[in-house]
Amino acid sequence: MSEPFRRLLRALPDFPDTLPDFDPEGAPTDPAELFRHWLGEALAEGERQPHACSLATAGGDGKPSSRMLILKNIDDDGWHFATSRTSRKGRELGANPHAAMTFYWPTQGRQVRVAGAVVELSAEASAQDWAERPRADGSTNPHWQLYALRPAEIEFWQASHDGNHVRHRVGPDGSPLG
Ligand SMILES: Cc1cc2nc3c(=O)[nH]c(=O)nc-3n(C[C@H](O)[C@H](O)[C@H](O)COP(=O)(O)O)c2cc1C
Repeated sequence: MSEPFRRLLRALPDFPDTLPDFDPEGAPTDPAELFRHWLGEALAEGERQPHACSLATAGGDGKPSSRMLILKNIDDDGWHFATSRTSRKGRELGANPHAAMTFYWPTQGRQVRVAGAVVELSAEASAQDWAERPRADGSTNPHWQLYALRPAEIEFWQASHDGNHVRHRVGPDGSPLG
């Protein structure tokens, strides 16, 4: 039963025939600026939700969990996302305020990973996020929380057909982490 499925998976297409070049030497030093540039290029290529990412958390027991989320902003506070404090991720962040985000843009063979500590933003900012969500109905939600992930590391990854995939891993100020 599993063999046809295994074959199906192995036969699925790889990256698209044409991939962009990425030279970290010529890239903006500020990782937020480089991210905005890549997101703009993903949008231009027709990527439907380039602001969607996987968010991984782990509670006090160290067991990881992940799910998709929407990136809401990037500013001096960090990389914003919002959810209910009563959700599994909300409870895990309460116990262990660290998280990792992964973005993947298949049309360009690009991945961005961001990891660091997470802080809660203000009640006002959280209420505004709730009010501005799609299909907002005028309700309020006292559990809704806007968070900011403050990156300790950001990795930009560009697939290449010659197998020499480019990894550009930097700290929040853009300094290379090797
Ligand atoms: C593309 C996409 C975007 C999503 N964006 C959010 C979001 O911004 N906030 C949120 O709480 N859940 C969002 N969800 C739902 C979460 O993936 C998840 O199912 C939910 O938040 C419960 O997760 P938890 O039980 O691990 O806390 C999104 C799901 C998808 C597929």
